[in-house]
Amino acid sequence: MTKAVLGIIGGSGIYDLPGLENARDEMATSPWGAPSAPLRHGTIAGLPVVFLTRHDKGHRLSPSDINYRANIDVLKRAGVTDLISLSACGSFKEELRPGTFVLVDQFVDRTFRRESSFFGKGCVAHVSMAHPVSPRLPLHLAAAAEAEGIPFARGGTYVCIEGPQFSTLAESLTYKGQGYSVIGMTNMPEAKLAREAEICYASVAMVTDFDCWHPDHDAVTVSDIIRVLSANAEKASHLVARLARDFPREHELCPIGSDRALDSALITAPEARDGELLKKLDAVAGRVLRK
Ligand SMILES: CSC[C@H]1O[C@H](OP(=O)(O)O)[C@H](O)[C@@H]1O
Ligand SMILES: Nc1ncnc2[nH]cnc12
Repeated sequence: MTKAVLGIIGGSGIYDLPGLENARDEMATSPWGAPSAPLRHGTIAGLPVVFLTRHDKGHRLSPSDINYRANIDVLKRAGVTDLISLSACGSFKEELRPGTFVLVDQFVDRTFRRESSFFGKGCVAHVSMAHPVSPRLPLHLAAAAEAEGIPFARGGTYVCIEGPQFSTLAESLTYKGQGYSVIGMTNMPEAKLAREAEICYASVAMVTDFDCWHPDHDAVTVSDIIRVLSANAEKASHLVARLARDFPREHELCPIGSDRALDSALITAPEARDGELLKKLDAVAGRVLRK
């Protein structure tokens, strides 16, 4: 049995986690570089919770400048078993209005200038991303949203663009035409790296705008988004409090094996492995490398 440790990554507008008890900050270090911010450790109703603000206080980091590998690595070192992303997003569907929390279950990765794997030369691994979200987490999130009276939608596809610019009208119409639900700039490669680190991952995509495809809404601006963000952040803190209160204290084995993703992913022969890379992989892949 493994004790559950809930990780929360706060996105735009979420720079702290109100309700975290016995909170203390730790400037965690990683062989992958500097994480976005200190980790904030605490408890909610007795459950250990670790919070990381993705863009740092003051929104210092743009989506392309976030060190996603360091963030996931320090959360793994902190013992996080289950990780929830709280993210602002634009919507491609009339019914997913600003204020709606979309419990996305698929991602499309359109980023192109980010490190997207812990593995590489000297230790190659291929994990499955067919089902990027660990299915138990959205069930817990849905129950918490229902209990808190937060409007939410089950399932949806989040397309992750490089940014920092918002999309052109042609891009926005293309994504909408593809049937995607929401758009953001941060959930990839975060979800891929969480999978490589065997951390169960889910994302709450909190709608702030209709991007630029909607005939009745102007092209999105940061000031429009900020107006919706603070209400979303307030609801997100209630969601997390309820989620943590009702969260299982023992980590539930993931039915699709997200927490054992490396069992059949490593392909580099032991004699061909690079010692320096193996050292950096001590937290992420220690479970399988120490075998
Ligand atoms: C301030 S709007 C654009 C910004 O917000 C989202 O970030 P996050 O996912 O961290 O909430 C989006 O991905 C962009 O980075
Ligand atoms: N329309 C949008 N496009 C990309 N990222 C976003 N974050 C919030 N709204 C967004």
